[in-house]
Amino acid sequence: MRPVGSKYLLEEPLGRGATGTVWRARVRDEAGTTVAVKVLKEELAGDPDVVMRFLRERSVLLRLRHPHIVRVRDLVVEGDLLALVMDLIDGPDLHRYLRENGPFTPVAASLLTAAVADALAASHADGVVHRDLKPANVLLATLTGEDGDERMHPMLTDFGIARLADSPGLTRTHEFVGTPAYVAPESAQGRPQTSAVDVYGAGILLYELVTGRTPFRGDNAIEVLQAHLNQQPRRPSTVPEPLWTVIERCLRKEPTQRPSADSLARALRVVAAGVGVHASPAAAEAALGVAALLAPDETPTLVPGTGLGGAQGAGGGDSDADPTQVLPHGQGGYDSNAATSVLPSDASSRSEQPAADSTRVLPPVPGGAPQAAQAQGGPHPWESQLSAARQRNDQTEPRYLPPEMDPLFRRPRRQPGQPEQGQGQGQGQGGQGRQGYGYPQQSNQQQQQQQGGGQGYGYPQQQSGPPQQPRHQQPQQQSGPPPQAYDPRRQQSQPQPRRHEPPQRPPARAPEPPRQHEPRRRSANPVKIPGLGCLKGCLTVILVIVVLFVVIWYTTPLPHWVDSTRNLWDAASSWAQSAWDKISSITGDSGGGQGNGTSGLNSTPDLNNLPDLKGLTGQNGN
Ligand SMILES: Nc1ncnc2c1ncn2[C@@H]1O[C@H](COP(=O)(O)OP(=O)(O)OP(=O)(O)O)[C@@H](O)[C@H]1O
Repeated sequence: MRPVGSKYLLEEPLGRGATGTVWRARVRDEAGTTVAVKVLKEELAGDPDVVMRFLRERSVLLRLRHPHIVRVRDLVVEGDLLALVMDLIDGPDLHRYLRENGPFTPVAASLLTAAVADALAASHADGVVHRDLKPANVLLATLTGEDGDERMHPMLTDFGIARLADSPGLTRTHEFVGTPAYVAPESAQGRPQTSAVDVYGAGILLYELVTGRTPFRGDNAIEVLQAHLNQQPRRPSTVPEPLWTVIERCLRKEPTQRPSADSLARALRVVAAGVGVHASPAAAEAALGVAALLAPDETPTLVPGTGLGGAQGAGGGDSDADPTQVLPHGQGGYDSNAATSVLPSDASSRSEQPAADSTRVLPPVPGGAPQAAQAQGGPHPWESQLSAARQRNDQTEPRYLPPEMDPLFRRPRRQPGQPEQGQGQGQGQGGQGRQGYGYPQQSNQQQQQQQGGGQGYGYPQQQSGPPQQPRHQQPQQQSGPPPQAYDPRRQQSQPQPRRHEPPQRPPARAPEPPRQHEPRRRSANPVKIPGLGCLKGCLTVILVIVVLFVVIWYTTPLPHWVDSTRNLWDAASSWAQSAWDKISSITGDSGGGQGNGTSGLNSTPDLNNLPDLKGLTGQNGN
């Protein structure tokens, strides 16, 4: 386990994205609360602009509270380490969920996107634009309803990260901030950005939820961005007309023609109520008139630093900038759904990244629990996904951390042209919805049946099927009231997503053999307490000197030398004394011969020699 700040201990990596690695961590308090900590990449943490923005946005990020937003609890700035501490969501991200389970029904997709739009509306009202909306940034938490049923609860995460990553210091190097498949035309062109970029992202996400793919694709980033700029999206035959009306409006090239997040959420609930096979004629009629609900945003929130009037955009270019100026350099083998690009791309780093999966950090969960065949009447697919989460949790233990995975390990700065470390892989576990967002796409007939319920997006029943295949499922008949507009008070009274308390233990699984771990390697000063290095150094030097002295004293004849030196000194001083006495006596004699008997070097008369002096004086007097 690794400390982050004085309050957190990193336990195990949960996933790795372009901006950093997310860890399961523990708060060092009595309760030992579990949290998620996103440790930002060294390249970001080492950028003064990012650090400044990190500190400046601290209060905004901490303030953002909404039932569909993953709460940021703390921001840690320690030395050159930046980390966001968030609530831990024990569930998969939507990207992974979609990949493993296939598309959603139109009703489920509408309601799920409506919840995301609620979160966007709240953040826009608070002046925060997400800028990187995509399925990988929607986590699916678990809520248990009053009836005991578990339901998916989408939660939007990574608020502010795109803005943090959008540093002039980084974008100078022709980097691209955003995820090509979800990026709005104005962002791609480096034009001013507003909250409408999030609505565009929500449109792409909605399209992907119902079809399983994004509307604008290409072989490389440039092609994808050009498609955003030039292509008109086409309505797939499986998308009901009212839903298409919403999608098409969200994907308008002109930002001012897109609806506000707030009206998008309302419109989607009307669509969800009206496109199911059990929809009342009135609800179906209302859905057909949904265009009237899609009111544009009168006061869009401006993304700071992309001011209207030709200010710099995400890529740091001006409004006329060629979109290629903000594109990665990587060519070929490109995945438009890949993780947010914030670092210069190069062929080697791209090639090390697994294609088409921004969430791959760890190998797939052993056993492929989420997609394992689920016989009718067997465990709910969600249980399997939760058991995968548990399995991952069980494997959590302190262990040797290779330097490349250690956020506290200081790597030498990357030199220009030197390839970056390869990206890891991500993982997540299953999740469920607020009112039970639908599961994978059914056959058309089944889908139509499922759409019929007023709530029509409940859990489908389990189906068996091969892993990785979209599973077909029987529709769940719903007879409840139509979906209601989001009511924050109602939401707040709902139980919070449960964490780490899956409903049941999974069926017994084979115990894993104990693993051998390499001994843990510690750095001299892992916590990096300022000044500790210097103090330690001084103490070490003193200790070494003392030990050396003791050794020399007892193993060499030094003590004798010191004794004899002392004797030598005594002898020398007594010799000097006697010499001095002799000199004194000699100079005393000659001084008396000069007449007054008190002159010479020593003015004290020698009383012992007084008779001689008298005699001498008498002779001289004669
Ligand atoms: N709060 C959280 N609780 C639990 N797991 C999380 C949390 N935040 C992220 N994760 C997991 O960590 C993975 C990586 O998250 P991260 O935000 O870095 O990925 P990303 O969105 O693909 O990256 P980026 O936005 O940088 O492209 C996610 O896919 C998710 O599985």
